[in-house]
Amino acid sequence: MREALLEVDNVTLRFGGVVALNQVDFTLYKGEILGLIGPNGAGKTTCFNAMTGVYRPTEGEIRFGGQRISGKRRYQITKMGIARTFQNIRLFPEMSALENVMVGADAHHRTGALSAMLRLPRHWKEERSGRDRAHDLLRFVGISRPGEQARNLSYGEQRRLEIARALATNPQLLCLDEPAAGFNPAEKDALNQLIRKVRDSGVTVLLIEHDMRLVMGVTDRIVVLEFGKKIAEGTPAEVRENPAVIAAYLGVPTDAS
Ligand SMILES: Nc1ncnc2c1ncn2[C@@H]1O[C@H](COP(=O)(O)OP(=O)(O)OP(=O)(O)O)[C@@H](O)[C@H]1O
Repeated sequence: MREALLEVDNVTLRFGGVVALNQVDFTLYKGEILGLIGPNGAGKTTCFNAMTGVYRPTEGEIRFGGQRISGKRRYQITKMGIARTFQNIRLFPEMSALENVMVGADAHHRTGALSAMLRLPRHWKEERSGRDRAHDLLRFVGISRPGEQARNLSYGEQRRLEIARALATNPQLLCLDEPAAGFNPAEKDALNQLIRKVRDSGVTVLLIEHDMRLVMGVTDRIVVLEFGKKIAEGTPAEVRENPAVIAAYLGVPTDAS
């Protein structure tokens, strides 16, 4: 039996007159890589934002590990075990790669600002283990210069650094929003490997991506949105053959963003 990790249950989300999500239903199972695709404006990012606490659904609810998350605050959702990256890079450019990852880990530290200021032993212990873990994560994503300022890393490294930072919160679910945007074919292949590695390390992955080769090559299942509605769901092979999906993409270059 597959175990449900995240359930999007009949979610509708309206912005004034715009129905960005229209009764969307799908389940993400533990250990899978699920693709969320659809033409521009289909509602993918809105769906991500609803899952990560940026927006509250107008109707329906989202559950994570059986617990309702709709309406929870973003930091509470991070603590529950959902991490994400963004379409546009959001690093601290002046900070080192290592520090950027340690900032992500801070979301999980037990000790607060007070114990940091008082330099309590537990703070130092957490600081040291956070640093070790950040080094491990940088190695995991393939960044070999931990002390380099984020702004001096290559574009591909910056994108991988964002993934390391998201993983630093020890998520059960990692949501990636167009991680391959601007990548060349070699970088896309490396990303494919990294996404698999993330999954193999025990983290479930939700992927929004316009690059069809990557989506078809790395996901176990795909959910397709169009104009805020789910129009298809299945394995990459099923989705590729689905007439509604073909119609939705007709005339739209598959790598358009
Ligand atoms: N904050 C907002 N206020 C008003 N309308 C919004 C808002 N965010 C999104 N929308 C609208 O909701 C619809 C879905 O947008 P969304 O960004 O979720 O699509 P998407 O599938 O992620 O598109 P893309 O592939 O271009 O990123 C669009 O019509 C968009 O204009």
